[in-house]
Amino acid sequence: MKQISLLGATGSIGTQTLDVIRNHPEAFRLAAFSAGRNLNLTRKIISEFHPALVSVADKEDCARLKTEFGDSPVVLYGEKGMVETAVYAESDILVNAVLGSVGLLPTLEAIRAGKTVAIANKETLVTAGHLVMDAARRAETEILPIDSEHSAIFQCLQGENRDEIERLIITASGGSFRDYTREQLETVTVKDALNHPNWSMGAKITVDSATMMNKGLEVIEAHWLFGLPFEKIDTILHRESIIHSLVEFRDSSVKAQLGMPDMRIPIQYALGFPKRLPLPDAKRLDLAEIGRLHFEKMDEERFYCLKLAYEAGKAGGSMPAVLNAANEVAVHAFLQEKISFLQIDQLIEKALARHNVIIHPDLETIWAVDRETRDYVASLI
Ligand SMILES: NC(=O)C1=CN([C@@H]2O[C@H](COP(=O)(O)OP(=O)(O)OC[C@H]3O[C@@H](n4cnc5c(N)ncnc54)[C@H](OP(=O)(O)O)[C@@H]3O)[C@@H](O)[C@H]2O)C=CC1
Ligand SMILES: CC(=O)[C@@H](O)[C@H](O)COP(=O)(O)O
Ligand SMILES: [Mn+2]
Repeated sequence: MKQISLLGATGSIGTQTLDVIRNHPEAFRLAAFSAGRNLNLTRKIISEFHPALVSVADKEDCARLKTEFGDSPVVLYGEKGMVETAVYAESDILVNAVLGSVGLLPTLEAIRAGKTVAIANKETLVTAGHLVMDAARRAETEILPIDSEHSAIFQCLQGENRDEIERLIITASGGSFRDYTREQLETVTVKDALNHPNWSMGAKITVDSATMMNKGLEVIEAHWLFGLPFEKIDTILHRESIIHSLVEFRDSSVKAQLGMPDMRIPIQYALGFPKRLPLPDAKRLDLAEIGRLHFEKMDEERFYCLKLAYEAGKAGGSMPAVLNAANEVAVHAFLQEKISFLQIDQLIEKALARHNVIIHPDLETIWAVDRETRDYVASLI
């Protein structure tokens, strides 16, 4: 039985992780979880899964839950509560499904406490992948990818030697506006952006998918998870999201992982690893029914955020933390209808242009850069 701590239990990945736990009571138990501000769903999760520890974003919500539930579970709040959830003594695995760079500190603390980390929270790896991977090496803990492309690559690499990889090929659906010109993007709305063709996900990542920043973040995520230079990480437009990514080896052989777009598959693979557990109600892949799969070269001028992400990744040091913080603030402002869709990449480009890269930034420096970037982009908005 694996005991699980889950950050971001009330979100898209969080609720699908709960589905996986619910379907396999013989294999998994929810020991502790964190939520943000969705108190009703938090109450339901407590009542169904009876965890020992829960954390919410706000002090007032914490007090409310304590009044309602008494001594069990223990209820905490804020950053400290998330860290306590991540390092909860009974837990074997941390599932990090929280949104944004707030996931960084709990991830580092969980690694230091010797937990295996199953990670969906790509902003953490983009902000400080060097610190996360270094901590994992020191503590000799595993970082297991949940992001569908990285799970695909991880699955392709089982039984392979990483020195024999020629390149990674990360697939991109193209998001909500894949057939729009830059001119057409001038007038798109939040509602349009949230209409992803293949995946049902949280609002922020759905907008990232439409700007192609999601793929940019995933390129940096892959750089850290698989230890490859950016020159060996390619992207390709693949409309159907059936091939989740590919690995080319030095003998020119290519392996791919395929499946219907269902995030429970990579979540369950990470939680069950190295075992593959059954997923009986998953829709099975029927290639004859699908008929054709499509591929197109990625246009970096059209999908400008991808270009910015490669540049930030190659610059290294503190630059990806700037990319991520600027993107988080800009996407939030777009979702609140304070800026237009095309202003997202303009704001990120400005934040990157004014930053002098700091090499080998420690955690304190990363937080200073993150805060400073957020303040700068907010001042422009
Ligand atoms: N959704 C998907 O299919 C995929 C997502 N990912 C990645 O997984 C992560 C989560 O995405 P997704 O599930 O879509 O996001 P959602 O917006 O659906 O969920 C985010 C979760 O984080 C919580 N949260 C948000 N901000 C804070 C905060 N400041 N403090 C504490 N908790 C907070 C939310 O709480 P509440 O709602 O209670 O306020 C919620 O539980 C992202 O990094 C995303 O890029 C990767 C691959 C696929
Ligand atoms: C499900 C998942 O992993 C998302 O990150 C997905 O990749 C989004 O789709 P695109 O970014 O390819 O549109
Ligand atoms: Mn992905």
